[in-house]
Amino acid sequence: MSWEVDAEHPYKYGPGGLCPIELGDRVANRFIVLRKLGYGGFATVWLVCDENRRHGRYVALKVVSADWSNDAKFESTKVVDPLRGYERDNGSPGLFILELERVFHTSRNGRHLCQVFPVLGPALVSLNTSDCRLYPVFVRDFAQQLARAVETMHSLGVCHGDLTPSNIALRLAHPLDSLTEEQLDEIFGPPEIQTLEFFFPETPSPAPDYVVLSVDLGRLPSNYLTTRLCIIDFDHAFSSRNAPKQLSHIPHQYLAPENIFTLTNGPPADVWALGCILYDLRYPMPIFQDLMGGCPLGTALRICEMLRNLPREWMEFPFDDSYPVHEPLQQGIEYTTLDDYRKSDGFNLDFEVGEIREPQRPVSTSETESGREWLCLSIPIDWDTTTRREFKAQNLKPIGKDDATLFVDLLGKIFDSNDQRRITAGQVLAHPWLKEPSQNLSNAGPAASPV
Ligand SMILES: Nc1ncnc2c1ncn2[C@@H]1O[C@H](COP(=O)(O)OP(=O)(O)OP(=O)(O)O)[C@@H](O)[C@H]1O
Repeated sequence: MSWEVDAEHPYKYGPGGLCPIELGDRVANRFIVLRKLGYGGFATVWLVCDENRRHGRYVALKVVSADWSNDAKFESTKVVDPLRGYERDNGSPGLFILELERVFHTSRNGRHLCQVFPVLGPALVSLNTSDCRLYPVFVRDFAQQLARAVETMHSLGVCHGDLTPSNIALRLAHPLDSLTEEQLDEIFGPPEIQTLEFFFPETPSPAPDYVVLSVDLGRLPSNYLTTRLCIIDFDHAFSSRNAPKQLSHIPHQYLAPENIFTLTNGPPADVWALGCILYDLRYPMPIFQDLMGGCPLGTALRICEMLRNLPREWMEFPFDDSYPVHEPLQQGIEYTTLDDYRKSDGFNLDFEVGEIREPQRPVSTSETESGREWLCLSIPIDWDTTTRREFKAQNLKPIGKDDATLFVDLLGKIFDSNDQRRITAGQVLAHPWLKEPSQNLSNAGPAASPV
């Protein structure tokens, strides 16, 4: 059965899978579930009211799939100790959001790790989409903050391993604790749900009766939001000295080529993902989004079409079922290679960057506007499905020539297929495109001043 709802796939519920949670439930005898904040491949994240008020009235509770809750990765938080130390020694700048506490909750699907986090603002993924475009006034500042955060993380010997726009969020100017639940309802509107009766006719079902759609944190009044970014979700982080040799967990569009072809992980792969995110901040579709429905082969093909000159052994590397084969080849299986698929359809970085169109920020801002109005322009989109990457949108200005030239230069240095030659996060930070004086954010809106 197809699933087009922006929520976790129902089949993630089952023995060992996600924890069935409904609005109003009490989790771990303590947390009352108010709203959904998000979901990922391994967890659902909820806005909950903590009856113990240990970290304030409202916190974010990440409830992990039962099978993953026993995984050694989740059991150890040692890898991120250097980040915890950095936060502690620098007056909690809030660059890296680490769990405040962990508890366990048992459901009919198993025993779930529940991680407590402070509530944050919207994730970057929701700010630059096909129908809402981030004002460029924020883009370079976000890019600088991100490059600095990644440089700091790498200097502390930690690799994130899953850097995507879903794992970068805006921080809140102040906690939501002074808001009543009724006020939260007014801000977010009625909860949106999707019933699951067709998926789970059996009783008792391993799933809740319905899945909940995530609230749009951009609906918070703009004075709750800051333009300060933080990195979240260190579940796949590892020490640079002990990088795992395996296909990364990162969504396929963000896979670095050396990971696909040699299973190499490390700081350069984070920098590759950083480059993808910088492009995501300016265009509503990932630069290496493939047309094969999201698979390593599709990403490799896009990389190959865009960058050319991949090493010959990569062009001949065997894929089975769209995944790279790193084990000995077996007889009787027909493997495919990039050489089999490759067609020269003229994509390159110049072309892709030339497609960028950005909205102009209105001069005046009202006190009552939502965070989303403050940060992004909503645009009516008329998709031209024949050319896939072409948008017909009003009020958007093409990227300037000098901007494009510098941006292509930066992306070219990040998207070097040779990970040893690829620039570091520190070099990204020093690149002229990021060095350009950032526009004066103090004029950008009510919440932009440091808190
Ligand atoms: N503290 C928070 N405050 C507000 N929203 C949050 C918070 N933590 C997570 N979210 C939202 O929930 C989403 C999923 O969270 P997270 O990335 O931690 O889950 P995951 O299952 O580990 O995902 P992944 O598939 O990346 O491993 C985030 O993209 C974000 O939108």
